[in-house]
Amino acid sequence: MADEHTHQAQSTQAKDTLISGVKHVIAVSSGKGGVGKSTVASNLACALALSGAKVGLLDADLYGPNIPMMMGSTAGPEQKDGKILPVESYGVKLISMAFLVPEEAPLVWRGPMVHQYLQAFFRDVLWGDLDYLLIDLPPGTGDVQLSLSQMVPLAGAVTVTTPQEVALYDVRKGMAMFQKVNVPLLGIIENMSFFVCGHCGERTEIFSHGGGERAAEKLGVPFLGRIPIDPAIRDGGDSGHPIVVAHPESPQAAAFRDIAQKLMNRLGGSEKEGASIDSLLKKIKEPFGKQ
Ligand SMILES: Nc1ncnc2c1ncn2[C@@H]1O[C@H](COP(=O)(O)OP(=O)(O)OP(=O)(O)O)[C@@H](O)[C@H]1O
Repeated sequence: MADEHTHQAQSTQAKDTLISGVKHVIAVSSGKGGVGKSTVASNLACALALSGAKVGLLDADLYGPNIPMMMGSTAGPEQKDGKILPVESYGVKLISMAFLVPEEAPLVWRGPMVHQYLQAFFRDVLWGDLDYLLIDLPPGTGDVQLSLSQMVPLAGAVTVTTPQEVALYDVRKGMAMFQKVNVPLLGIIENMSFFVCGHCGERTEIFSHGGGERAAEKLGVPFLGRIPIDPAIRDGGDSGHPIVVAHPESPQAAAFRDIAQKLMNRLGGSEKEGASIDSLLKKIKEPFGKQ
């Protein structure tokens, strides 16, 4: 028993020191692939950065790392004193497996390798002081999720889902896994909730209606908000200009900002609430103008 306590204390201490300058580590998860987890992670990271927070985004989707493309940063990171300097894009510090392996290389990792790479992402990257470090996970429940929960103290996990039943089934499994490893559930984000026709304005619920909110109610976790399915969001991901920075005045960008604000409120962040669109536009032009 004493051994167990000693082991627990040691592992908690190791967890705390691995990224000591980071206030809140947030896992962005999904039960299913393709529901828009990386899109949400990159837009939330930008929204948090725009609110004045110091933000990092770790692309831990080792099997399909898309964050550099979505954040418009394909040039790899530089090194300093044997450590890796994260790449900066739209005020967000980024690291991804995509920076470290050739583009065409197959990404096949065994469990122990996953653990080692993840550890290197924390131990060997100069993250510096951050208010939030968002971690874009691979879909589902696997080695990365498990390793991560053992490696760093997570402020919690958000789960991205589409509203239909088949996606929600996997949400429940994913959330149960986080509960099992004592990671707080910060809430559910419903993506691709509805489509508004750009010509006639008609709203179509392509993937059904309200499933994310119902799942949140059932699981007793906060429902953080819904994001429409919209070509501008897809385009932002493909072109490396997340909609939050490309079209900050759009309702889609406002939806992401609203979710970011809810997360900050939940975690006790001190960033300024409800910055005006004008000040956001100015910010985007100034520090990120060179992107
Ligand atoms: N709200 C949205 N409206 C339009 N397109 C979207 C939206 N969200 C995501 N997409 C698009 O859907 C595709 C999948 O998104 P994304 O890569 O973010 O999903 P994912 O859940 O991270 O996938 P995976 O983890 O399986 O790689 C991308 O082409 C992205 O641009």
